[in-house]
Amino acid sequence: MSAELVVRGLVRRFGGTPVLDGVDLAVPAGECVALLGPSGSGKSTVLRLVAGLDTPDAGRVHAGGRDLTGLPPERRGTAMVGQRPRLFPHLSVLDNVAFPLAVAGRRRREARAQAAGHLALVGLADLAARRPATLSGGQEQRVALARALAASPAVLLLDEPFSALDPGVREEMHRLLADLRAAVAPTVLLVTHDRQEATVVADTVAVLLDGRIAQAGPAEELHTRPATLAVSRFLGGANEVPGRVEGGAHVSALGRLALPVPVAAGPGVLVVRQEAVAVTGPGDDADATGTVTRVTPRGARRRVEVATPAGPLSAEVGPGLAPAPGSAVGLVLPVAQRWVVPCPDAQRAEG
Ligand SMILES: Nc1ncnc2c1ncn2[C@@H]1O[C@H](COP(=O)(O)OP(=O)(O)OP(=O)(O)O)[C@@H](O)[C@H]1O
Repeated sequence: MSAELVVRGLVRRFGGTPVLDGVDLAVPAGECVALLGPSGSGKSTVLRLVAGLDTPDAGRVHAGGRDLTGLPPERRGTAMVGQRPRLFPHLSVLDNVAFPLAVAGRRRREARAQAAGHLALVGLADLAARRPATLSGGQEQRVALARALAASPAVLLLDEPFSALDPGVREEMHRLLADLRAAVAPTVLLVTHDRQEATVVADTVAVLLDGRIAQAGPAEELHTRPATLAVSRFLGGANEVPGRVEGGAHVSALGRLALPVPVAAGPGVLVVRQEAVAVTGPGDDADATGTVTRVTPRGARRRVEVATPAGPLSAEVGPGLAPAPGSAVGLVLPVAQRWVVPCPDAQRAEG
């Protein structure tokens, strides 16, 4: 039932201002892409345009090779689950899930039998006779997911479906989504502003910034090899060392740091994820030395901020490993984790 979703050159203006300014996006059949972006970046607008709930000013939407642009929502083969489950309160859980099947013309008995199968998929077979008002928030979202899947959509659109749930329930829903993907392999476009969720749930993360997809790829690649400083910053990257690339090394106030891959010569900002930086004594094998200015908790870990000749740099260390503020320390920037963001970003950063 799943189909490849392809979005090309999507433009949407509100009051003359472009919110989407040429969005290109592809979700291969059976895969999950998380659309990640700051609040107001237009993530929900992309989903509404794919679902046919809004009309683009330019651009096209295809699913399974079929041009959906201009088709009404009910003829697109998409199903959407939003932040709120929007179940029918007067119908049982089973009849809520059977609803799209009944609308598609299935006989009542057949629709209910199929709906029971979908309820089992989301682990709620026992609650078929209940009314939505008696369910927890997590259970309601499970029913909403079952109802969306019952429609056999070519593309499943998820608009922050777990953002209203407690963290523990949200993690359960992430596991459920993984199970559903293994069982029925729908094509999923998931909108989220939660970096962790995007990383855990999706095959590919697409970052929407300034009306365009700034970068799309596996989450680890985006974190460690950002295409621009904007992507690096949006994904929480804390370390930026302005300088130049010369003869296979990055040259800055830290000196010459060898690079793991060839990079074209010219101005460039060295980025290294704080999670990859190690804190040592201020000895010879440190890539940077400085003074600890601040230590802040990050869950069980600690963020250590260090003033260096190249500006502030951060490391994240495990419990009990953080030095005290005021200590002189060394920082190791592992060679394999060094990445240079090229021009024009670098020129802007230097200027
Ligand atoms: N129908 C509309 N009329 C006018 N402006 C709109 C309309 N729909 C969305 N916008 C504006 O477009 C921008 C993007 O909205 P959208 O809801 O797509 O963003 P988002 O990335 O999903 O945000 P959030 O993460 O906060 O939900 C916002 O500035 C919003 O106010």
